[in-house]
Amino acid sequence: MLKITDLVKSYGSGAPVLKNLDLTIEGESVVSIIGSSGAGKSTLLRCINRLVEPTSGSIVLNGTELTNLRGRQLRAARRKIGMVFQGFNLVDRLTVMENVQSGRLGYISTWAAIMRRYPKEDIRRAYELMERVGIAQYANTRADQLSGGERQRVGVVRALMQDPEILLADEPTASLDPKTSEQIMGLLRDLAGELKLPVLINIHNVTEAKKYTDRIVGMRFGRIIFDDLPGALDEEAMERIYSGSPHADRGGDLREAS
Ligand SMILES: Nc1ncnc2c1ncn2[C@@H]1O[C@H](COP(=O)(O)OP(=O)(O)OP(=O)(O)O)[C@@H](O)[C@H]1O
Repeated sequence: MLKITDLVKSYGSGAPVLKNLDLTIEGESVVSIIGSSGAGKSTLLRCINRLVEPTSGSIVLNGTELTNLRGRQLRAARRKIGMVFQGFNLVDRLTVMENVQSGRLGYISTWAAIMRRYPKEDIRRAYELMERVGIAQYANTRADQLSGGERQRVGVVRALMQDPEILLADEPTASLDPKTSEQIMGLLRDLAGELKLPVLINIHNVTEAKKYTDRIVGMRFGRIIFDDLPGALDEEAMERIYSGSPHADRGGDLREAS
């Protein structure tokens, strides 16, 4: 379970961009975070894995308070938080297998990693996951030779190789064409169920959020102003979340999303 309580984040001496935020995610649910540009979606995700330092408040993942961890304990906690990125964040000149195994860094010795001496069990697990997402045939192909959708599948497998307790996805489909984007969202939803993993997705595309996630959290100006089932996201709720922002920001036509 992820339990965020009274979370505040200010960058430098600026006004808070997250304002006393509370959010609890239980079980294997797939939760999307929507909201206009600048609402604080990425900041929230980054506070959870401490890429951004929270100013105050509490973030507890399965009993571990994350906000005050340092050094080795922080690295250990980060291993339990899988991250999927908009730009995939792969190492282009490395093979798919090498990229995927980088999810095990921190579990194996640096020497083994440098020598690419991956434990047998890690190789077996990598193939199992790569088969599951349809990229096993590319195990020895350089990452830069893959399509966007295939690259994101590598990103997903790398995150899963960490044996995470939660998966965070920061606009995972924003660089993909619409069809591939739907495939990746479907994959994240299915994997959440199969692996009993909670998934938190920062996403601009409201249509996809409604179609592929169990719960939608709407942010505005650093606050959560909507938190409900996708079916409850009606025109009025959309207006509250997005009023005053450019139409393009809603990631799709309002009629499509309703
Ligand atoms: N490193 C930073 N330093 C200072 N201000 C920042 C930094 N990162 C984000 N901000 C500010 O924090 C606010 C929230 O940004 P954030 O990126 O979390 O929003 P977002 O909802 O993810 O937006 P988008 O959908 O455009 O990615 C914005 O006003 C942004 O300018």
